[in-house]
Amino acid sequence: MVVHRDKELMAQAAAARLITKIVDAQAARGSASVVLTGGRNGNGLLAALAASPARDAVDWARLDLWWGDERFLPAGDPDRNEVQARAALLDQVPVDPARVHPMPASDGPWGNDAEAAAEGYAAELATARDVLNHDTVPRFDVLLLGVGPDTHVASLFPEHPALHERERPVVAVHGAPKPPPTRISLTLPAIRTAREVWLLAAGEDKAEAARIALSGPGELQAPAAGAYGHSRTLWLLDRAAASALPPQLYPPATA
Ligand SMILES: O=C(O)[C@H](O)[C@@H](O)[C@H](O)[C@H](O)COP(=O)(O)O
Repeated sequence: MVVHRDKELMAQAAAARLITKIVDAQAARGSASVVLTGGRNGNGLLAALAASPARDAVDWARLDLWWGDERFLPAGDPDRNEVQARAALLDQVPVDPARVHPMPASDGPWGNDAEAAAEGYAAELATARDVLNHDTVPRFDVLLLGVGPDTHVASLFPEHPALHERERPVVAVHGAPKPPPTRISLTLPAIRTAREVWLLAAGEDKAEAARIALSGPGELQAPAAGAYGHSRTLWLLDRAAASALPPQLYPPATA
């Protein structure tokens, strides 16, 4: 867990951290893969990355970009996470379009069939997976997740059926409490394939969610508690979001 002074600094520090992670992955393996998230914190990180002086240390042409979830809306709809990510960052850097993998739109190849669109994205992920590891999705270097005030991550909401999915990496979500109601989301097993999962929570409105998720609840009640990487899980907060954490978690004990 790392707690920053405020929302703006958290976004800037997380952007610097992500640049370093991508640069290291590209130096080690020739490419990197990152899963983007929607929402204010997720897009705030992307905007801070676009503004970073170190931005072009990233080899943008050797970066694979995926999404953790998407609002199932027509292509170009301003509420789509993809549209917001392109405005915040992707339209300003020379990514390889073939390596940017938005989740399907509701007027895309599968029309408004969210289940078929979810299967289509799962098939796209499968083409990039590491077959030697018997995974269903690539071993993402970093999977970003904004945390909702109810502790949801991606489009996995508390007590929602999608949380029980243990096989499929991508599912359609109906009746989401956060509009729009129909979404597409990675499932917890897919999220856990990532090397690192970074959870972003800034603002007073996330203090209760952070307290609940970090106090050892079940993942059905608090999906953020079920979002962990197989090498590292990092909570990135600001002081406002950390303000309700139990003393044994924050502030750090002075040495
Ligand atoms: O499609 C979405 O809405 C997001 O993917 C969602 O999971 C978001 O990350 C959280 O709701 C936090 O959003 P805020 O950062 O705006 O609070």
